[in-house]
Amino acid sequence: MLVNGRWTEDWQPVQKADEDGRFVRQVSSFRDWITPDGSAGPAGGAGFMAETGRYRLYVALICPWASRTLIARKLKGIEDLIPVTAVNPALATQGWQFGGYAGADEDPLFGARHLHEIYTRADPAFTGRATVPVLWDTKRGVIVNNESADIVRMFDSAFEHLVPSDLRLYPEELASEIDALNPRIYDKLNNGVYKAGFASSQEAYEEAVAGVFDMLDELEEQLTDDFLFGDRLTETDIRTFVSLIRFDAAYYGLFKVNRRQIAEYPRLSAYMERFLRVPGVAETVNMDHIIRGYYAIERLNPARITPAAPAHIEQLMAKVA
Ligand SMILES: N[C@@H](CCC(=O)N[C@@H](CS)C(=O)NCC(=O)O)C(=O)O
Repeated sequence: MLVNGRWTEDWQPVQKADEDGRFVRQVSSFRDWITPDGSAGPAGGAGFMAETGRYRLYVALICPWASRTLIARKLKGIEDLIPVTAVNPALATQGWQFGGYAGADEDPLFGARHLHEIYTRADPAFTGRATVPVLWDTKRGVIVNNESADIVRMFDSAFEHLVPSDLRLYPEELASEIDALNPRIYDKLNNGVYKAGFASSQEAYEEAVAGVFDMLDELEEQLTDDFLFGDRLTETDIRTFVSLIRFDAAYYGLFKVNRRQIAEYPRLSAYMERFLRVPGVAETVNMDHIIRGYYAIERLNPARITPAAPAHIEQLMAKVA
């Protein structure tokens, strides 16, 4: 991580743990918002007007949080407005690295070797982890926001006047239901799998695994329509999908969330495939980056052997390609 703008040598790809061995995820630090007219958004300052080509999105294709933003960008049809740069799948000794791997990019803006250089460009004294996603403003030379939940909402609302869309990922009528379900899915599933994988005590692991499967069981029950809230796709579907698509290929083995695979849940499997078939979504999923990236976490996989992809996942990806 960065401490006062300098990379520290004892950096570990695993984040913090509390005193009972529970994994603790860092809170995002850049929280400005792009808005249609540049006025201030729900947090941060003003001055980030929606403009074509002004902003760049840095992502890792392995990362579920970054994938949320990639999917929102596709579904809202704003790819031409916001170019993307993808880092290499594996976290290296200095964190996320650019270039040299199929499906990953060089940094086109500064020729940076590592993502942490982008952070110190924005704030030369930055202290914290250099995480993806990063939404960069080429005009002011700063990071607008590095919190995927905010970026998804911005993509949903800030560019409507430039690229009109019928799709609302966070429609007003469903806002209270979305706001009630999102944090539960985050805690038990999205972050729950990480809590299981990075637990450093048996108790923390068991607590996390129970949460993961409670949530999967609950979602399996709830999924009687095409999407979680009926026939309308929302941001909650994006948040759920990014965890489901990584589950059988990475989380099940590496994070030891191995009571069941998604393939054993009929409705969740059908839902995952349905979502994957929404135009644009399959292009955001790179199974090679997902498997390589997760299994490169040395603390969890010391020999760094990359496992084979589960056959059913390979078949699914081939079907939707
Ligand atoms: N709250 C952030 C979380 C982002 C996050 O934790 N990203 C991970 C990859 S999945 C990361 O970049 N980790 C690098 C590190 O911790 O050094 C979001 O949702 O945008």
